[in-house]
Amino acid sequence: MSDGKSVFVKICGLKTPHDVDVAVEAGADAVGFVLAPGSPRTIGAAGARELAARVPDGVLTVGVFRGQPLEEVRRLAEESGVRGVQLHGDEPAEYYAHLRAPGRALLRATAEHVTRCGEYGEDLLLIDAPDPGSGKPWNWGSAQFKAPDGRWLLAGGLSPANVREAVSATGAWGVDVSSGVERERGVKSPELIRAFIEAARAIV
Ligand SMILES: O=C(O)c1ccccc1NCC(=O)[C@H](O)[C@H](O)COP(=O)(O)O
Repeated sequence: MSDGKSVFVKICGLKTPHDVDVAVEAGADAVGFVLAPGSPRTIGAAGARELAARVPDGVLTVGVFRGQPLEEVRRLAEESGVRGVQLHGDEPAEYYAHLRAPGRALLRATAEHVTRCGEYGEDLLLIDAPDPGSGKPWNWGSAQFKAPDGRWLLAGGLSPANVREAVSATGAWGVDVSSGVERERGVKSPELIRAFIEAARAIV
C-alpha cells in the first residue's frame, strides 16, 4: 500500500472533459488516456492533449500504449503532452530506456507475476489481467500469487465493490481501473468513478 495515507488510484480510459474533472475532483492520483489503437476508449493525441491540459500538476496524466512501434509511442506521448507512458505489450526493456525523458514516468503493465519492481527500468509496475481493459479479474486472491516487493499497481476487473478486498489480499501499493467505473463498455460513469475513489480512500 502507498506509504503515507492511502492507496494510489489511477482511473484509466477517460475520454471526456467531464469524466476527467470528476476523477480529479474525487481525488484520483493519476488519469489514463488510451493511445493504443482498436479500443472503444482510444482517443487521439489531440484529444488526450485537451484532456491532459485540464489536469492539475499533482495528478499524473498517463498515455496507454500496446504493441506500438517505439517511434509512434514517443511521438504520441510528446504530441499529447502526457507525463506518464504505460506500455501494455511485450515491449522489451530497451523501450523503457529509449522512452526515458526528464519528468516522464514510465509504467510497465504485465500479466506475469513479476517478483521485483523496476526490472525493465520502469517507475511503476502494473500487474494486470492478460486482456487489459476487459474488466476481467485474474486470480489475485489465490495463494499462488506472490506480490512483488516495492510499489506496484493492481489492475484487472476492479470495481467499487471489490477494491478493498483486492488491496487487502495483495497488499498492492495502488490500483488502476477502467471497466469497473463504466456504465457500458467505453462509457464512464461519474458515480462509479466517485464510488471507486471513495472505496479506495477508505482502505487503511
Ligand atoms: O482500456 C483499453 O481498452 C486498453 C487497450 C489497450 C491497452 C490497455 C488498455 N487498458 C488498460 C487499462 O485500462 C488498465 O490499465 C487496466 O487494464 C484496467 O482494466 P479493467 O480491467 O478494465 O479495469
